[in-house]
Amino acid sequence: MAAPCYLGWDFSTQQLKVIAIDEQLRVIYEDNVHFDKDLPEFKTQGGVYIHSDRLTVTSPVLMWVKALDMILEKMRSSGFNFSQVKALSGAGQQHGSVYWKKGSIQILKNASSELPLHQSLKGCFSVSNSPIWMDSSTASQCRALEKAVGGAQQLASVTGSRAYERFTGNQIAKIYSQNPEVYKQTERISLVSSFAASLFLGTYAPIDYSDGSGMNLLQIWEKAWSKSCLDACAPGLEERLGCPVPSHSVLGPISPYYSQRYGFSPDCKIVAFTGDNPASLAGMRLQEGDIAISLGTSDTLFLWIQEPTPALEGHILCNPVDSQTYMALLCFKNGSLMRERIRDDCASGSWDEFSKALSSTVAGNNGNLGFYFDVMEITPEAVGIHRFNRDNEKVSNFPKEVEIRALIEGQFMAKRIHAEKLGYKVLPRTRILATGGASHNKKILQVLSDVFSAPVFTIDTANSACLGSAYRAIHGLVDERNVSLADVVKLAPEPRLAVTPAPGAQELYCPLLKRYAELEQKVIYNPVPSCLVK
Ligand SMILES: Nc1ncnc2c1ncn2[C@@H]1O[C@H](COP(=O)(O)OP(=O)(O)O)[C@@H](O)[C@H]1O
Ligand SMILES: O=C(CO)[C@@H](O)[C@H](O)COP(=O)(O)O
Repeated sequence: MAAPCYLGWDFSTQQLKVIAIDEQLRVIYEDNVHFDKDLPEFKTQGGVYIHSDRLTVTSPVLMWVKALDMILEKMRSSGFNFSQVKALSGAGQQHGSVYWKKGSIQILKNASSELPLHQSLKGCFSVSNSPIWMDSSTASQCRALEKAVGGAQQLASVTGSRAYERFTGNQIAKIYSQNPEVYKQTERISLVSSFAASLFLGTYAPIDYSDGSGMNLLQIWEKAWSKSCLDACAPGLEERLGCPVPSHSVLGPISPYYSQRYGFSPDCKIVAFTGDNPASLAGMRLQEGDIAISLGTSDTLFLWIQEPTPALEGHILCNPVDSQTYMALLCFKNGSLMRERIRDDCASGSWDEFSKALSSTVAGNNGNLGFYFDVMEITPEAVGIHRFNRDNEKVSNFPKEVEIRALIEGQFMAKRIHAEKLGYKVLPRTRILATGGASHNKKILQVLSDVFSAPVFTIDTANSACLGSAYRAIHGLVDERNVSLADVVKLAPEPRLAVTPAPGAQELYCPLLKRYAELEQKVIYNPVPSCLVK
């Protein structure tokens, strides 16, 4: 009999990725489908459509299904033995939502194994372009939700976050208010994560507590939907969402579709899918005191936290691997796509040239600082490019190399400042665990290490959400025997030291961080209050 293995999936913004691990937790297979390149018929840019209002951002739901068909075919052609898979789990970009049309559950259950799944499911979605995390078109729904529950802080105290435009409750409220007919035709609303789990399960998969915490709808302490939040967003929402479940739940066996079409064992178990950041927390085996920084399409920073205090900035999510604790998360929208834009403008589109510019400029950039927000930032709420010289004077451009260093230093100073606002302290034992596409770049990691005055570690794969999902698949099978994820991953290789701070970094960045925080106040988005508009 073939040796057992476990699959971890990640339905992220730009790609669908998969990792297989064996019982020794070694990665034995890794693959991906890149939406723009491999599925050009959907005409996405960076996996998304940015609509003409520049606020609405969606992705075609059928693209995600077609990507799954494609990656499974790739695995089959490479000789992957699906019958070895004992369990699988996965992750999805957070907050995005999928709207299943009435009657779709039957189509999902009875999909013919003769056809690729996207052909069977093409009529199943009442909203063909799913709102995703980059969307910021729901400001009015956010204000209405906060008002309905007694204010922003009250909403944060209940759900872990004040109202954020990308959070799913506000997205659902927008769909309901703009198109009540479409909402009426919808029998189920999934997150990207629970949607992906549904594809494997052959029926609607529940939302897990951790990804469910990114909706402004879940009471993070009681781990149940908040009636007042549901009612403020749309009628009949509870039945459309289903009951949330613990993130380690075994949802059932894989749908017969996969056994018949690809040769999966009918006993292969599906463990609840979760958000990509929660899955990364599992993949990076965060310890208390560590800080994780993911440099993917979005940049995120997250911590394992015992006793959270939800505030007006940042998010508290239920912890995906330990039901007693939480994770704190900060999200920065101008991550890799912003870096790519500056790479294209200042380094001829080459990461090598970009890295050389970081090497040829000095830490601290001679006092030049910059804020780079091509799109409205989440942390802090600000937009535009703002450059300041060493005398805090606004300047309209920097030489190319200075621009590159100002971007990277600025991105990491913002992370440190906002993490410290959350109460995080850099201590002598602090480890930064870096992941995501840009964590391949040592020069970028050096700046990260210098700005935080802490060593940066990486794991063998930058796809920590996939790896964490594979670990969670194993954990799901043994959790009822009270085995913790930490026990499950004991054998996995430890994160490896990638870079350490340069001598003097602490002294250099201390005053710069203070200046950056002060200048940030000047660039924060300040809409003119409507009462002052003549
Ligand atoms: N050498 C590199 N230096 C900096 N950034 C890189 C490098 N290689 C890849 N990236 C960035 O990684 C990003 C993709 O990261 P990834 O974590 O896979 O994103 P996601 O999971 O959101 O799809 C790309 O958009 C690219 O900008
Ligand atoms: O909105 C958030 C977190 O709150 C994003 O981090 C999304 O979860 C997208 O993830 P990536 O595709 O960038 O990994």
